[in-house]
Amino acid sequence: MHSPELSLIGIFGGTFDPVHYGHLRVAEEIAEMTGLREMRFIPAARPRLRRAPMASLQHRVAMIRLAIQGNSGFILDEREVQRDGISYTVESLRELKQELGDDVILCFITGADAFMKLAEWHSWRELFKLSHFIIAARPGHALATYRDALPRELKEECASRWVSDGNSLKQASSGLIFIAPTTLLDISATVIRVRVAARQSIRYLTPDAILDYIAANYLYSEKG
Ligand SMILES: Nc1ncnc2c1ncn2[C@@H]1O[C@H](COP(=O)(O)OP(=O)(O)OP(=O)(O)O)[C@@H](O)[C@H]1O
Ligand SMILES: O=C(O)c1ccc[n+]([C@@H]2O[C@H](COP(=O)([O-])O)[C@@H](O)[C@H]2O)c1
Repeated sequence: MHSPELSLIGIFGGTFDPVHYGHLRVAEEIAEMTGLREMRFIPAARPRLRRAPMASLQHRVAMIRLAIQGNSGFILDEREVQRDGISYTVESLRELKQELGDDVILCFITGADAFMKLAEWHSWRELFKLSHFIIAARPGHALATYRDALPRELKEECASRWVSDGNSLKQASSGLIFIAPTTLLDISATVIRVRVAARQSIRYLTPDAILDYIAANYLYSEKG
């Protein structure tokens, strides 16, 4: 019997307060490097382990929609918007696995900073039963020593999971970890919020459509 070709699906979770070129470029490079069928951006409604976002959920969602417009491989997935309560990644991955079936392999994307804290996530060991992880390079985290720098418990859990190239991700249905050597972009949502509040330029840190949206809606600054 013919077995259908397995597809890799990228899941890019984040607060996106606001979305910026750091996110978009990482998504593009990882999609190319690993041959993803699509990249789903999942904004966290109520993110854990951080302060509440500054922009409302509706604004954060609207900005993602603008940022990915015109890229048919980038998709906005609003499941955490529609769910009540804290946004747990494990719940989203359970749902996606159920909905998309066994012909797809989920790959959760995190920056090198976010993955460092994985052992603090809800039901974190279960995440490896549901998805692979793809870690994007981020300034401040040397990739050559990254594995060694992980907290002990996480390092032990990850020890047998590393793969050194994106093509290996189809060898298992979940549980592998690939460090993607993406271009280092020292852009963060924090810097964008701070610059807007100080009335400094954010041009070329995020798409023009986001720039205009932030200005039109007086986000991240005192009105007027
Ligand atoms: N410049 C970047 N390079 C690589 N990964 C990034 C970059 N910016 C964000 N990420 C990753 O994208 C995911 C979502 O990030 P998030 O929306 O919190 O953006 P952020 O810029 O880190 O925000 P903040 O400054 O508010 O903490 C996280 O896994 C984060 O590590
Ligand atoms: O499920 C958890 O416990 C959990 C804890 C911290 C972060 N996450 C997810 O990690 C992604 C990046 O989070 P953040 O805070 O860096 O924007 C986003 O999808 C969050 O929902 C998930």
